[in-house]
Amino acid sequence: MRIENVYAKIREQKEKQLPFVIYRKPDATQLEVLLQNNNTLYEIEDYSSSGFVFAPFDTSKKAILSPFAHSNRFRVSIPNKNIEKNEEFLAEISGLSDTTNNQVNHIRLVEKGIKAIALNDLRKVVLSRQEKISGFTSLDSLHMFRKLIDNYSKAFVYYWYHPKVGTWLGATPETLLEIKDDQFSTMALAGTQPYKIDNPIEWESKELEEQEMVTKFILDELSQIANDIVSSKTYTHRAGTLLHLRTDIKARLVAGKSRIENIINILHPTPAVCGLPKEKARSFILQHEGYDRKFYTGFLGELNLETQEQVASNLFVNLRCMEIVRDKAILYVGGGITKDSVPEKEWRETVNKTETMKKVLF
Ligand SMILES: C=C(O[C@@H]1C=C(C(=O)O)C=C[C@H]1O)C(=O)O
Repeated sequence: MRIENVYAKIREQKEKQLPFVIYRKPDATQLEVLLQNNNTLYEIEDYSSSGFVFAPFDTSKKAILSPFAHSNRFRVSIPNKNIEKNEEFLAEISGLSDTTNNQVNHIRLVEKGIKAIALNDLRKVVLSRQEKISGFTSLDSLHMFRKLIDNYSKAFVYYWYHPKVGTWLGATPETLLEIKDDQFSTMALAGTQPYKIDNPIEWESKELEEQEMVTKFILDELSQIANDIVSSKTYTHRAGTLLHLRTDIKARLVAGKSRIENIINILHPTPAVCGLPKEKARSFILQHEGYDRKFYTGFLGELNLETQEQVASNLFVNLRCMEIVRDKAILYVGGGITKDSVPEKEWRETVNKTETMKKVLF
């Protein structure tokens, strides 16, 4: 099937208000398509189900599943030039966001976080905000998805729709987990700086410490449920116009002990998107952020995909994402706060993170 026919099918599915997800894995050259053949909202009861999962940040809320058994699933190669230069551009540009208000509120929130870290045994808390951009005369999610594919080859890029939930798009640099039979891998990704060509990369101790906290947390927690745990050296990972610190972690799962449900409970939410200690950070976020993260910093991807050779799961953390509500784009961004955070710099970091999505919006 030609890619243009696939895109036509997606438009048809949306017109019929039927759920779907299209995605491209990091470095892959194929587009994966899942068209659900009814409009039921399936919620996950336990993680033994098989389908595409879309889970919120708040673990007290249910994750959504598009079951493979109720979907038409196929793959198509993405041509090198996914969007023709002369193709009509469908998003009319006049979007505006309320930056001043956002800045004051976010800086205030970060100051609260720094204070809580100084006064309690909270060590790290990831604080985030929404940025609403309205005033578009039209927004074409499929066109934006195609631009995401062209711009972010190393990200997990997706476009997810459910008529009873909404429309989300993203290009995330972070893997939550990859499981192939008993082989497990994940990453500790944290610390951020802008990418500048020709600038030598140097990391400050705030970022190094913040990322190490994430690595240590994952290694400690994994040691209780998996064997043969190995981690890579920490290195710089480029995500569009940003750089992060990354450590890759691999392990062997043990029958009985390492059910995927246990692993998800351990890993989600990681200190890369929540904080440490986990429960304290989570309640600080729910109490002080002042908005609902919904699916931002949740996770998404293939759950228990059975092929002839193996059973595999590929889940990603939902970062660098946005929700489309009619003619409005709602961007979600955040960053890790520690005792060494400088509120102005943390604000700037979230502004830089919005660029990933703004690049395809404007
Ligand atoms: C929370 C976000 O990103 C996370 C936080 C990072 C940080 O604090 O430096 C870096 C990468 C992600 O783990 C986001 O992109 O919104």
